[in-house]
Amino acid sequence: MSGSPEPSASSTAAGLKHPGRLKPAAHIVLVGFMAAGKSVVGRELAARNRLKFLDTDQLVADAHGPIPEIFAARGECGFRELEARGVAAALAEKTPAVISLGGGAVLDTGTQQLLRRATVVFLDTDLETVLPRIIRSGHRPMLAGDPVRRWEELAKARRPVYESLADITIDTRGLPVPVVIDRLTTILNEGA
Ligand SMILES: Nc1ncnc2c1ncn2[C@@H]1O[C@H](COP(=O)(O)OP(=O)(O)O)[C@@H](O)[C@H]1O
Ligand SMILES: O=C(O)C1=C[C@@H](OP(=O)(O)O)[C@@H](O)[C@H](O)C1
Ligand SMILES: [Mg+2]
Repeated sequence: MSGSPEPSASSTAAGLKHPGRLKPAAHIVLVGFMAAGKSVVGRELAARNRLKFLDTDQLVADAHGPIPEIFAARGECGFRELEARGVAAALAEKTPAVISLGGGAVLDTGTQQLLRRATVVFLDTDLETVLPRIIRSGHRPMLAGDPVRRWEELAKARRPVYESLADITIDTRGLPVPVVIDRLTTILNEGA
């Protein structure tokens, strides 16, 4: 009698073969500094592989309004509470998804625990790379005042957290978005 076929590695998620040395069928979660490319890379990686895409900033904004307005009305602490709930909801998705977090989401200890079950990808970068991006965008309240100094301060404090959570790190400096995705796809498929 033939039972159900063993699921093949490639059946875990269209196109992406999750290697056993990582976490089979886990969510792929992008973390890293502001303007590193978590949102654009996540969206495109998901589209290429026909996976669901969730951006936790978008989840929070959909439920509570624009992020700058949340910061203005509730302060950073208020935003972090909403963000932690958004992250938990995204990670509770039943089917494997690509999930882009906001840069500060990993500071929440509950989120850190939940991320143990995910494949965490740290998109590394530096100030020189993100400088034009943070100068031209005015929608990040954490960079209010002196965006360059703030980015550097936050990056210094957060780097150890990203590094400690990461299963995969991609140095994105000098890489166009499609190349970042190619590199990540290769690493995810390694050994599958
Ligand atoms: N590797 C890259 N090369 C060039 N531009 C990029 C790259 N990654 C992101 N960007 C651009 O930088 C800006 C911020 O990207 P975004 O995905 O919103 O960053 P994050 O979500 O990490 O804050 C966007 O305009 C995006 O198109
Ligand atoms: O790093 C941070 O503290 C923040 C990063 C933002 O997301 P991106 O990293 O996608 O810009 C957004 O969550 C909010 O403005 C706070
Ligand atoms: Mg983003």
